[in-house]
Amino acid sequence: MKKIVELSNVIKEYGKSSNSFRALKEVSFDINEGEFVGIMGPSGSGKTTLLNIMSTIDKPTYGKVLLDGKDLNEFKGENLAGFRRDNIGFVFQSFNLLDNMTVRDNIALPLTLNNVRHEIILQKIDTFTKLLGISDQMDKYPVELSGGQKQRVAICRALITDPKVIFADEPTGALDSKYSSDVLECFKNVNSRLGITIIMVTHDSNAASYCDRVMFLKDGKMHGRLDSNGNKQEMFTKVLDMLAILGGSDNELL
Ligand SMILES: Nc1ncnc2c1ncn2[C@@H]1O[C@H](COP(=O)(O)OP(=O)(O)OP(=O)(O)O)[C@@H](O)[C@H]1O
Repeated sequence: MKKIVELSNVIKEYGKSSNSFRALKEVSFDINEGEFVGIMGPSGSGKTTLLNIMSTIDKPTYGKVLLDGKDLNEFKGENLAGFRRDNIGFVFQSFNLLDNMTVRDNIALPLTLNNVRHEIILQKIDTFTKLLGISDQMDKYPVELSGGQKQRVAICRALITDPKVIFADEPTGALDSKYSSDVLECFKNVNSRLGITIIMVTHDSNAASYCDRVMFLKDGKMHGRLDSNGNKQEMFTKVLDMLAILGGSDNELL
């Protein structure tokens, strides 16, 4: 199995040395290509810090991160931006769609900015919007969509550049349970049909139950992992049990 993300001894310190705070403490793990991985843990445990470091948004203070075999420490400025554009898709809790653009133009944006040919953009939009069940929403504006539809548009926009990995930070955090499940089914589809690796930070045990593997952080350190056998209900129960051991119920972690 090919490794798509490799972290070794990653430490992240915020602030100046005399008054610094260590948010990640020697974190090491690998993620295989095609995995759907969840990251959970109490508030302040370092989940977003970890996601930002894996996704090139931030750099570790010490340690090494490889993405598709490339050492992220070696990319700077324009090269880093190019590497991010070519390899990584992002999905955020707040959707981050542009309100004055149609759904079609929102999805096309990463390719329009790259001067990709119009016919190619339309072809890709057609493929991905069909996969995500939003092909009839193309002429609408974000304000005319439900939260679940907005997040599906955001997933399409993340897919349009053919990323190797999609990083999602609390993608269901702003959705009620019905729309959350729709969005998670979409992620599952994208993962299983297109083979794209998905790495998702979540507080939601139901969201975590869709993952192949869930890794738990506490106080900046890895505190175990759970692997799914494909049974969502069993995974959900195992996740709840693990959260209880970590010192908080599902609700307390919100
Ligand atoms: N830019 C920063 N400067 C200083 N400290 C920071 C910064 N960003 C995060 N931290 C601290 O690092 C720790 C980890 O933060 P992080 O946002 O990664 O946690 P989290 O697990 O994602 O939390 P939550 O679930 O509440 O979003 C927290 O104690 C936080 O206060």
